[in-house]
Amino acid sequence: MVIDKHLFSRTVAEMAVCSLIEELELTPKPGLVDRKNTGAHKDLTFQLMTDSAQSLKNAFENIAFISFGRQPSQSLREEIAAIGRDGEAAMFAVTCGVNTHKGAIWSLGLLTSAISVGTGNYSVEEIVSTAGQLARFPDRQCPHTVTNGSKVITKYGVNGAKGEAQQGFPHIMKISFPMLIHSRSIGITEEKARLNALLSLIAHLDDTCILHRGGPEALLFAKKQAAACLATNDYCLLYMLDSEFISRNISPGGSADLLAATLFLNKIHLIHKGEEGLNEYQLKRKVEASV
Ligand SMILES: CC(C)(COP(=O)(O)OP(=O)(O)OC[C@H]1O[C@@H](n2cnc3c(N)ncnc32)[C@H](O[C@H]2O[C@H](COP(=O)(O)OP(=O)(O)OP(=O)(O)O)[C@@H](O)[C@H]2O)[C@@H]1O)[C@@H](O)C(=O)NCCC(=O)NCCS
Ligand SMILES: Nc1ncnc2[nH]cnc12
Repeated sequence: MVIDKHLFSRTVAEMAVCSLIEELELTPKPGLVDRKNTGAHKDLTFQLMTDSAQSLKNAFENIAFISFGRQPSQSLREEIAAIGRDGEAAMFAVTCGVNTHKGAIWSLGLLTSAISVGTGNYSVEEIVSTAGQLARFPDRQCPHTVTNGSKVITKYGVNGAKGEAQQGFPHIMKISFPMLIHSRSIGITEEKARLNALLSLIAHLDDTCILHRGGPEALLFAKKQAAACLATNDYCLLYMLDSEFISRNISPGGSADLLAATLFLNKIHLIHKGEEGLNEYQLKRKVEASV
């Protein structure tokens, strides 16, 4: 089977951007930008987040292209890191310096690379395992800047975005992805299934975005409230949770990124389930059908 490298890379990048837009459009999300409000963010809007997501298509396409048919290696890790940093620059240019999708570039960038390496295996387990392998190679060109994440990782000993990827995205594989599949199986709407997946992430993730804004108290509050909301199946509670998060300045940005990554992997999962030997036209058609 011959797969056109350009078409493949463009298709995978479109799926990544589409997943970011799906995360953004999901409403109501506690503390996050959605169709209804800008959550606990004074410097973000729905339009800005949309523009930010669109600005990342080139980075994802370049990552897929450069990874195509290769094996995970130190040099590939550093090549995709450089593209990831270009993606961050493109994002900051569009948002005038506001961090909208840095965590998403990291997670979706690694997953995009993992999908593209080797001969194109679309099993979700294999993809997260390869992404973890890539993330564990050192990035020797990484500038030693102090970030919100690095500060709280040092202070509270949590994993952060880097650890999550290096461990093969356990919060996706053990929490949000099974929750998405289970929620669909009980016949609730797709929107509610996605809200369940988001709540399950907020209930379990040590989100450095929450930690740096409000410390361990805010993180514990967010986890407990999300778990309680999930247990009731009362989606009206999400509006109250949104108000609570906004008044406490809580933004589960890391969970939002991992939800986008979950939706991205789900698209790959649907393709994988449907057909083992895809050619590029089948892949393209299936991607179009799944977005
Ligand atoms: C390894 C990097 C991810 C850098 O990580 P680090 O932790 O040092 O950096 P941060 O700048 O804090 O960014 C990490 C972002 O990851 C998201 N996140 C948080 N917790 C988790 C988690 N447990 N698992 C997964 N992901 C997580 C989160 O992103 C979202 O929040 C962002 C807003 O955050 P922040 O800037 O703190 O925003 P505000 O609170 O509004 O800030 P103030 O203005 O008020 O101060 C938002 O963007 C969401 O995306 C974290 O922010 C990685 O960046 C790196 O090394 N990149 C180099 C390139 C590379 O190697 N790429 C690989 C291939 S693409
Ligand atoms: N919807 C959203 N709102 C705020 N921060 C985010 N980071 C990623 N998605 C986000």
